[in-house]
Amino acid sequence: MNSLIEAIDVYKSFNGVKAVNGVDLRIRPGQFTALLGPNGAGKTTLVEMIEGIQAPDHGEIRILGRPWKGNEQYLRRRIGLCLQETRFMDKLSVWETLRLFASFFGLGKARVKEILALSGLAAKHSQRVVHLSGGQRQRLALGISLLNNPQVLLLDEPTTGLDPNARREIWSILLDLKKNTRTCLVLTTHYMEEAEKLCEHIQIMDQGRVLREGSLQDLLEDTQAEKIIEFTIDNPDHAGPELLENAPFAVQWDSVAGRGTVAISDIEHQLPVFLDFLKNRGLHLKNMECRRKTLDDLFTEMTGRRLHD
Ligand SMILES: Nc1ncnc2c1ncn2[C@@H]1O[C@H](COP(=O)(O)OP(=O)(O)OP(=O)(O)O)[C@@H](O)[C@H]1O
Repeated sequence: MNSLIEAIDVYKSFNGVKAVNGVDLRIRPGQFTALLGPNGAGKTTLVEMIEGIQAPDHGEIRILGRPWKGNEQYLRRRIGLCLQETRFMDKLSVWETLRLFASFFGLGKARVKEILALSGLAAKHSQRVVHLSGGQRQRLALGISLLNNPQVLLLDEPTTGLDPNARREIWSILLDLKKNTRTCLVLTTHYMEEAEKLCEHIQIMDQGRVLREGSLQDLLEDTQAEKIIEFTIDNPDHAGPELLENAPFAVQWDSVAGRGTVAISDIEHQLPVFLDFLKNRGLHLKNMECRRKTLDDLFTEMTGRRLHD
């Protein structure tokens, strides 16, 4: 079997809102894929159709080569889910919670111990779930989704709202999984860094469609510009729409933040031209930083909006 997950020309609308508007997705064993996009892009709706929670209006979903219809029990035993927020029974301890979920799959204490170790919760095994931190709760949810050694793992924004340390702990569990198993993963995220760290394949979504897809390298090399110059100016009130219209390169100017970015591919020759342009307009450069291009920049180029607005 080539693909563990196949979504073929899938559509889903809610009261006229086209949440998913003709999307294809194919994921091979061992492949980690990120669905990256802003709020309302359609990521959750797509993942819920893959999870079998929603049915597409049109198109086909196949998991492990089978449609959900008629294969519910077979597929539930082989996939792992971690939704945006997992509800636990607060009075149960971590150990009791894992034992409960393990019993659904007929698994015993040995697997629960493995999951405690893998999710870094061994020291917390007797703690009530209500007293766990946000990061620990999320690691417990991830541990539960891995109990049945799933062939397909689906994570909906697994690290939203977590602090950077807690986020890195989740990443470390997922990177170990990637190293040691053939589980394939689809995760939705707003965080470019998360997509970049974990996933070799990225689909950028907006308004129900896939705008671009490929490896991070493919996506960023797809456009000619290699570097992003971020700049602020001393007299930002002078930087009106003409900065965008007549600049020698594509300038994105954020008048609220008083900050601009420009993408250039040949620093040696193009940077002096840009600096001359600012000077000729009477704009005084205050600060300037050169950095590599990110998926956020690519998204802005494609849509005129930022991923995090
Ligand atoms: N059950 C529903 N009823 C009505 N509209 C819905 C429903 N689910 C999703 N939508 C709409 O479909 C669009 C896509 O939503 P979806 O939650 O899939 O986006 P998302 O990319 O996951 O966003 P977020 O990152 O905020 O979770 C949005 O306009 C949303 O309001």
